[in-house]
Amino acid sequence: MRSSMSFIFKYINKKRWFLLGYSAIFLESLTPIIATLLQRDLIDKVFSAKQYQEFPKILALYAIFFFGPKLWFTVRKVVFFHIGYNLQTVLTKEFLIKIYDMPTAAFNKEHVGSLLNNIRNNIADASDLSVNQILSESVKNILTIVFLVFSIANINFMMLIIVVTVSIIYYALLHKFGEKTKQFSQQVREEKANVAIAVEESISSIREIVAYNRQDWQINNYKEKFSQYFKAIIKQGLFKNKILFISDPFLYGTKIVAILLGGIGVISNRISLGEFVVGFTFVDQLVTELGQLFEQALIAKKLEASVECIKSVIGRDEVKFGSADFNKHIESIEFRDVTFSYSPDSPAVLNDISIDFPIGKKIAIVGKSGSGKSTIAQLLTRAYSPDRGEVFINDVPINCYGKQYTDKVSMVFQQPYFIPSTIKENLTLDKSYKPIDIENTCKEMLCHDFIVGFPNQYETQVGERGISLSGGQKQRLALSRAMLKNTEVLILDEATSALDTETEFSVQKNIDKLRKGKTTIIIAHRISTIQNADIIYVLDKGKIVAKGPHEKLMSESTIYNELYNFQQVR
Ligand SMILES: Nc1ncnc2c1ncn2[C@@H]1O[C@H](COP(=O)(O)OP(=O)(O)OP(=O)(O)O)[C@@H](O)[C@H]1O
Repeated sequence: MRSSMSFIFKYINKKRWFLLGYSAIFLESLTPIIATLLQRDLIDKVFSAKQYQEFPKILALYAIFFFGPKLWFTVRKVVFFHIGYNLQTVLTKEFLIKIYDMPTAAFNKEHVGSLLNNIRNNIADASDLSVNQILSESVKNILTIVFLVFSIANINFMMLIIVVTVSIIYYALLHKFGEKTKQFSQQVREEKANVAIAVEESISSIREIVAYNRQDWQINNYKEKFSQYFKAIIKQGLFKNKILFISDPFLYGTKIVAILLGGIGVISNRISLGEFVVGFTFVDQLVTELGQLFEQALIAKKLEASVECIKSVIGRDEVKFGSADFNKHIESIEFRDVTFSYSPDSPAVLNDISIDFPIGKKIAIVGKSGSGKSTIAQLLTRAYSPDRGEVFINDVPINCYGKQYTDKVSMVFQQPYFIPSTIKENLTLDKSYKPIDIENTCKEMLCHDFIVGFPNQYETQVGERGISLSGGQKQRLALSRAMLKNTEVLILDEATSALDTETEFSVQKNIDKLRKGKTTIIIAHRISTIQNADIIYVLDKGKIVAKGPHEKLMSESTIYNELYNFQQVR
């Protein structure tokens, strides 16, 4: 628990507010005790000793101390709500930064549903544990218990002994059940994440599911996950009932013993009637506070499981890249003896390959499907790192560079993603460009005409709540985005595959014009797209089997000839 708390406390940046919150808790715990002590004076002084002149004063003080806790309670809630809200914002930001920085291999192992569940539920739980709920309530319980113990000791020593005994029993129960509560809670959390993953997957695959009429299969899959979740909740509930079944008798037993001892004290004239009433009220309050503290401790064990989930993402210390400055231009890009597989137990996708990408040229990579073309692009954008060998940029291993490297290289994917925003924002991604430059680039990439055909033109919303774009329109927009960024190196991975041959030819011609003198790496199936490249690498089963310009490959490479001739036939 201590490690979870210290982990979360690193992210609380409103520590001064805590002083205010805990001062409110101190007063909230103390004032009801004083109010109860006033009852003793009311009984012993006013009613038993008949000092009626004291009555208005005691009544007025009672009213003040009775309503005091409500005020301090409100102050505490407001203060901790602010700290908790701030903590959730900070944790969410840290979480997103960590996801962005997570090596792609690690990210691929996480389900989007599970990450969303982490953001939605676990961060709120962490805030409840450390700020809003558990910690502040527990501190209030503990302070009240301390005040009550002193007050009871002042009235009747025997009552104090019962109270201490009950506290020890509670502590032993907590020790016995705490770890198990955490385990049940972890199980519930895992099953809940599985339900979230099932929902996320069934929504993501909706097109295929409907097309193949497999709705029942998906619904049954969801039902199965939900039933596991439900079973875990029932198990957790039964365990909680078992704890209550054991702990409740202590509550009531203690009160009865307090009445017995107090009653004997009054009958034998060792304590006054007022002390008996107040002493019993204190024991009653104390047992309630102990019960609440016990409850908080069990909930804390549950929430600790959430903090561990967050920690498993935010607490990762995998560092993706180095921090070397990159102020120069890219002068060389080279794969030296690179071998790579996507996981330790799968075969190598790239097999001891060495490639030189001449700067300022158009370089193409061709090969059959699955030969490893996109994987080369993934290594160039640092999504993955080689198992053996190295990718060198200016003779320095690529991962040594900080994020400046990313500003020098951009990539267009076959299926680009657009944020739910306007076309303009998707093109600029919050960078500022002159409207005329945006328009000219879109004209070159042959998308200006269809953009101005929309009623809101460049302000048209795309993405989830906007218009749907065709595959070819999306690719042209993505190309415009990359052309606007105009990086030193541009990688196009099947970036024009959805365009018809005529449009693809025109777009490609304009790309060549705009990228003249700049390094452009093109991965393509259609040879016609890259026929004019300065150098073409032919990849087969993860190996470079030929390289050179089109004419040379036509006369020397059988695989290249096969690829070319097959496309001519089609
Ligand atoms: N993220 C991944 N995890 C595991 N294996 C992968 C991953 N991406 C690709 N592969 C595997 O690596 C091999 C090469 O894939 P890659 O995408 O590099 O080939 P490609 O030549 O670009 O194919 P295509 O022309 O069909 O796009 C394939 O066998 C593929 O199954």
